[in-house]
Amino acid sequence: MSQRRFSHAKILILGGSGVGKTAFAVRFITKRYIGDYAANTEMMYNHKLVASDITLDILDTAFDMPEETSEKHIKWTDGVVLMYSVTDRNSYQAACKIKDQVFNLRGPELPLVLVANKHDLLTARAVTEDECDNLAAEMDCPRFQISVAEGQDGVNEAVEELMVLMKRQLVKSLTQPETVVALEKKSRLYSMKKAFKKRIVRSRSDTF
Ligand SMILES: Nc1nc2c(ncn2[C@@H]2O[C@H](COP(=O)(O)OP(=O)(O)OP(=O)(O)O)[C@@H](O)[C@H]2O)c(=O)[nH]1
Repeated sequence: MSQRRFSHAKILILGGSGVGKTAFAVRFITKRYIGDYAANTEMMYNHKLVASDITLDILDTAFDMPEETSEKHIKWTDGVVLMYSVTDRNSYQAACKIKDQVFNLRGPELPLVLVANKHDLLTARAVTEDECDNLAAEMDCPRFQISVAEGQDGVNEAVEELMVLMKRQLVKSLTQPETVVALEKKSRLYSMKKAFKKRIVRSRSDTF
């Protein structure tokens, strides 16, 4: 996030196969649930939040992308929605592995939210609530137990919370001494460039 105001952010949606990553992105952007999505495809959405004038790039990933692609995405992002399905144990284990990869590449500072999806199918539950809490505690992040199929509220809450964390991270990075020095240097260079341009224009008009 190379900006001084929170006006743009990049969100990455990660998770195992069929956990509802596309359904989540589509629900957030269109408020709709279609129910049938192209499997295992990567898609970038650009979405402007009119009320707050914030633009989001949302990258819905394919689960079986090569490691170098997932690394590139993790390095690119400002925040991660990590999803699993409560009906699919493998997807919980996949989320644990993805968490390790994210921490290895970006450390604990990267804003994250954990989303346990498909809560409308609790009769087929394969991951306990304690396991959800444990993973969220390991990641030190908020967790949301939602059903993308049943409604929009949980999806919005998860994205809004992630935006709060990303904004906090931006403020933190802007107040770090090295960023302050870099910004001051940039602003001094800009003033010098402006003054120099003014002098050139003045000296040209003096000649004619
Ligand atoms: N019952 C139920 N089904 C859901 C929910 N969210 C998504 N699904 C269904 O789960 C299936 C997979 O959803 P996708 O959004 O394609 O999942 P994905 O994680 O993008 O899948 P891949 O990209 O193939 O890994 C679809 O049939 C969805 O309709 C939910 O909250 N409840």
